[in-house]
Order: sequence, then structure tokens, then C-alpha cells
Amino acid sequence: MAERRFGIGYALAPKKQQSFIQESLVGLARSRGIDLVRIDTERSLADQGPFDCVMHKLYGNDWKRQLEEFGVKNPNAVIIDSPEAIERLHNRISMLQVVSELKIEHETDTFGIPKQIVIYDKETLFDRQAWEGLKFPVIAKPLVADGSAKSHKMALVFNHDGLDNLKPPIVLQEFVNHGGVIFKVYVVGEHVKCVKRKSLPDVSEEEKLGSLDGLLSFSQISNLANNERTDDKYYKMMQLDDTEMPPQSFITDIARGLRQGLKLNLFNFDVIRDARFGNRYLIIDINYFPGYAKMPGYETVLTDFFCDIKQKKEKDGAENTGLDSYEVLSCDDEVRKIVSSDGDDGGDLNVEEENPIQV
Ligand SMILES: O=P(O)(O)O[C@@H]1[C@@H](OP(=O)(O)O)[C@H](OP(=O)(O)O)[C@H](O)[C@H](OP(=O)(O)O)[C@H]1OP(=O)(O)O
Ligand SMILES: Nc1ncnc2c1ncn2[C@@H]1O[C@H](COP(=O)(O)OP(=O)(O)O)[C@@H](O)[C@H]1O
Ligand SMILES: [Mg+2]
Ligand SMILES: [Mg+2]
Repeated sequence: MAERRFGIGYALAPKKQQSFIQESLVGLARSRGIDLVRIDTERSLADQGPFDCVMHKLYGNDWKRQLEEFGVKNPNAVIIDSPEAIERLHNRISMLQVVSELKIEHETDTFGIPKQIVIYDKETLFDRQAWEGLKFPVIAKPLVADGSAKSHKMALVFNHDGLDNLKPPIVLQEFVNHGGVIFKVYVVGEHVKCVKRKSLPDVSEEEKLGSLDGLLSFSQISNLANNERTDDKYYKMMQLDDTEMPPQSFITDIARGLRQGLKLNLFNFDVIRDARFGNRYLIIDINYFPGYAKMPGYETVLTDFFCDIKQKKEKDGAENTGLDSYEVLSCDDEVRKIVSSDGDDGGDLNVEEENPIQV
């Protein structure tokens, strides 16, 4: 009997499609029984398919409605992930709330989020009371994190003079010196991978006092142009090679906790190590369906994940339990933990020793 294929429809913006849907991924998935099929976003989703699974990164009410309609028409299809769960990441306050709810103990290391306040209007921006407990320098981030260029525009603010240029609603977050290196933790279902990237450099005591403009604007610092990031000298200068990785088990526990709390399968989070302590980690950002193609071996990780879904669906089918309509792939189903084809249970953190950036 011919092997049953598993069809995954993907609905992505053109830029995302270009970076994510590479032949190396499509080919590997195909060799393992998974067909990746483009969803035509100009046509109704419900009229396309059949798909066993849909993965997506699109915004707006129309798309939400289309997913609902598709779910009703295809009750056995798996949708990765639910728009409601994704929306939680579109606000920089609700995004990090889940971190504060995590209960994870570790012998030597602790984690949390930086001190932050949300400012909705100019008046509150200059109200000293609202600032209680928060000290300069701070990073001003747009409250909304909806993937627009605007939502990535940030400013490092050194003193009160720098506040004039800010446009609420914003989040003001304590700037924490962290050695200029950020850890990006990619989560793909049960699979977790941590890599190092360039971040904002530390701010010295002199800079804190002497900044003339009071404000420094920037955007997507960890996502600089190719040539800047592939330059050997640049890495040496940034001491990325020398930077110690966070403990694997610690990061994996946080990743699992976030996956469960957020009810999401495809996301990454940015972590910095507080230079004041050395064993305190701060989560500063969580992104839905990030640039996985920059993760080394992304084809294998993603294909393993697709196979996890396929196997889970087949198992559920065999047990005749049925899948809930409009199902979000369960995040806490440890009993069903699937062993991937290379014998690795996929749950361990793969820490890259080398800086793995590849664009
Ligand atoms: O474009 P890429 O591949 O750099 O991916 C972006 C991510 O970069 P990263 O994987 O962390 O290096 C990026 O992460 P950062 O903002 O750099 O932390 C976002 O996830 C971005 O999505 P959005 O604009 O927030 O919707 C991601 O952009 P989209 O591709 O989803 O538009
Ligand atoms: N609290 C912070 N302390 C120090 N640096 C930070 C802090 N928050 C953000 N950064 C720096 O700013 C960059 C962008 O901030 P982030 O919240 O990740 O926004 P984006 O969603 O645009 O990636 C981070 O990658 C990091 O380099
Ligand atoms: Mg970020
Ligand atoms: Mg982000």
C-alpha cells in the first residue's frame, strides 16, 4: 500500500515565504512524507486543500475569520497556532506576563523580566510618580508588536530630555547591561535551540551622565545586514565567541513553560544575561514564527516537528479519539512525547557553540 502523505498548507507574507520555504526544507519534508503546499492568500482558504494541517503568519480579522471557517469545514485539520494565542504576542505587556507566571526552580540561575511600565499618553510620560522604581537609561518600545516596521522602532533614553521625542503608547523598560550579546531561543513544538546574536552594547557610567541628546534611536539591532554579521573581525570585536551560553536545562525548562503558558508551538524569545549578577536572565521579547531559516539545521528541526504532528494525528486517529475541531496542537501532552526519527527525543536544547548566523 502506498504511504499516506501528510499535507501542510502554509500561509505566509511574501518575505517570510521567501526566507522560510527553501528547497532544502521542502525536499527534506517531502522525503519524510510531508508535502508543504502554498496557500493562495488571494483566494478563500476554505476552498483550498485538502490540508491535514495549516501553519500561518498573517494578520487581520479577515484571516481569522477564514481560519475559523476552514476549521469548521475541516474539523480534523490541525491549525498551528490559534490566532487568539498569537495575538497575545502583539502587545509587549501581555507578551511578557506569561514569564512572570512561570514556576521554574534552578540551582544556580534565576530569570524574570526587566522592570517596565506602560505609558498611554504624554502627560503620564512626564509624571514622575508613574516612574516609581524605574531608572534611566530606559528603552522605549512601541506597545504594539504587530510585525510592522514601526513596531520595531526603539529608543534608548538616557534622561528626561530624551522623553520629548517619544510617542505613546509605549513601554518603558529598564535598560540592562548584558555584555552586548543576546540569546535567541527558538521553539518549534518540543524542539528548542539557543543561539547567540549581537545586541546593544553596554552603557557606561559616563555615557549615562553625559549623553547630549538624551536619546538614541535604533531598530532591529539583532537583525543587521549580512556583511556586518558575517565579518570575522566583527564577531571577535563583539566577543560573541567567548560568551558563555546559558545552562541548557534551564533554557529548555523556560521554553517548555512558555510553550505551555502561551499555547503556542512556533515562537522564539530573546534573553539577556544581567551583567550585574551573571546568573540572572531576563526575557525581553517573544516573537511569533520568527526567522527560523537563520537557525542552523532549521530544515531538520522543522521537519521533525512536522513529523511529530503527523504521528500525533495518526495515533489519535488509530485510537479513534478524534481531534477537536480547530485544534491547537497540545502543548502539555508529555505522555505522547514523540521520539523523532534520529532517536533524539527532540526535547533537549541544542546549544550552538559557534555563532550560527546565516542569512
Ligand atoms: O524576517 P526575519 O527572518 O529576520 O525574522 C524576524 C525575526 O528575526 P529573528 O528570527 O529573531 O532574527 C524578528 O525577531 P526580532 O524582532 O529580531 O526579535 C521578528 O520575529 C520578526 O517578526 P515580526 O516583524 O515581529 O512579525 C521576524 O520577521 P518576519 O520574517 O516574520 O517578518
Ligand atoms: N531591557 C533591555 N535591556 C537591554 N537591551 C535591550 C532591552 N530590551 C531590548 N534590548 C535590545 O534591543 C533589541 C530590540 O528589542 P526587542 O524587545 O527584542 O524588540 P524587537 O521586537 O524589535 O526585536 C534587543 O534585541 C536588544 O538588543
Ligand atoms: Mg527581539
Ligand atoms: Mg520582537
